[in-house]
Amino acid sequence: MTSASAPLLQLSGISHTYTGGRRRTTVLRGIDHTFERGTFTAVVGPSGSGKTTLLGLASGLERPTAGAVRFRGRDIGELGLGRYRSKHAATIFQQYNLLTYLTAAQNVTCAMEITGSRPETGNRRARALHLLETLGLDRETATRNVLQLSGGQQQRVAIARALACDVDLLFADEPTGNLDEATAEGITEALRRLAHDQGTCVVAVTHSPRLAAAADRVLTLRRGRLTEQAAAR
Ligand SMILES: Nc1ncnc2c1ncn2[C@@H]1O[C@H](COP(=O)(O)OP(=O)(O)OP(=O)(O)O)[C@@H](O)[C@H]1O
Repeated sequence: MTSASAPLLQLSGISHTYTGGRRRTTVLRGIDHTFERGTFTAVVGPSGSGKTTLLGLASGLERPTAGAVRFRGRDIGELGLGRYRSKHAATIFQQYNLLTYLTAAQNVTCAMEITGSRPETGNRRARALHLLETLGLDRETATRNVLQLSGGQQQRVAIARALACDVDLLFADEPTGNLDEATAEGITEALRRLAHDQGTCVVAVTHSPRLAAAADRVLTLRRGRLTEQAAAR
């Protein structure tokens, strides 16, 4: 059973080591952190410091070598990583991970079906088209196969897909990395609103100082340790 009074997401003593042949790379060392609903957190740090690894563990893609990831007090391994990912946590990957045989709008509605998300008004397709439009993709673009879209457009489809799912946690890996400045601003604002207006816990890994400046909390990952710095605002 999960508990409503427990923190939404808790990382307890997380360490992670990659093993390949004789090589062992310890990336994370004893990380403790609590993420609450309605907060927008940026995770920054040098390239190779383990930000994507941390996101992968928190989003249930992988299990940590040591420690536990708890969702509302319950170890996500116990809850079931598949169930956690499909019901509670959406992820925007660096590689987008779109379904390449579907259109942009179908990618969004398909994710809504999987998570059981229902729009307050209208149907799923209308909601998908609206979301894509707010991210700058018109109807013609939204009804094209995703392979016929640019990298930046595919990224926005991945973001719309995550925004459409009514989940507690949204993890994003470099959500503004491949976008022009104006679009990046729009995405940052959409993530901020998702946290503040809808109560979603948003965690974004980024190299962008602008995205970090918009976050409520900024965590720095360096040499396997996580530290919190005062938010820019
Ligand atoms: N599957 C893997 N097997 C072995 N080593 C890995 C694996 N994935 C990542 N690493 C190593 O773990 C370290 C952390 O990688 P990670 O991708 O988490 O860093 P990052 O901070 O997200 O980097 P960037 O900012 O460049 O995206 C790196 O040294 C990387 O080479």
